[in-house]
Amino acid sequence: MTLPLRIAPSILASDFSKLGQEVADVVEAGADWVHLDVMDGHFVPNISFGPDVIKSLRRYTDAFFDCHLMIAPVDPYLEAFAKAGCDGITVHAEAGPHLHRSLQTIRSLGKKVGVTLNPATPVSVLEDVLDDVDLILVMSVNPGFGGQKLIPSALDKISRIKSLIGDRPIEIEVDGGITAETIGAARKAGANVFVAGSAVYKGANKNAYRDNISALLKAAEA
Ligand SMILES: O=C(CO)[C@@H](O)[C@H](O)COP(=O)(O)O
Ligand SMILES: [Fe+2]
Repeated sequence: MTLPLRIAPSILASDFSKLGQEVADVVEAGADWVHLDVMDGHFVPNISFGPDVIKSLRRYTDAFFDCHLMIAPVDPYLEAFAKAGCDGITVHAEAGPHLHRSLQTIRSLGKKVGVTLNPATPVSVLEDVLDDVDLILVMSVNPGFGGQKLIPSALDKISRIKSLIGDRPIEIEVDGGITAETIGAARKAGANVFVAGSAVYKGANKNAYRDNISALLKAAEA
């Protein structure tokens, strides 16, 4: 099944001193989704922001909030992120601690359900949860930081996931090192949602963001 191509800028690369404006600007510049990287300093070696910040960002846009939770254990916090205004909630396969329970909880909260695979997480973890997810997030870098280089083995992993899901309407999202140079290969492999932090937020103003998103779209469609 062919799902729409979506650009999901990660606000991790934005200017945190004016986060609300940065979210509004990137949506005005053509972002389809807003990617929110939540880090706990435990599951990943960095700390970003939590549900209160997401709640305050909700005032700046109605765009889809794609919440990538890099926290463990994640289950105790799912409801807080749902209430904060996340539209999609994505948990790492290892973070639950029980993946199936986490996915069922997100479903029961009425949100789009996502599972994330780290570079070393095998595709086989998806086999028994395929009918419980709306989105599979493939990390193409080790999670924790923006501005890293895409790990090439992620492309083959995306192709294998694409075959595995068959005609299920599951979004395949790729996250890490997506630039105008790498987006085409990720699209060919089968991804339809592209997270891009540093490639979108370079230039630090709305016009630059618009140009950066256009360049990504052009490269993805080439
Ligand atoms: O989840 C993560 C990092 O853990 C990402 O969403 C990055 O923030 C993407 O940043 P770039 O690689 O596009 O700069
Ligand atoms: Fe992310």
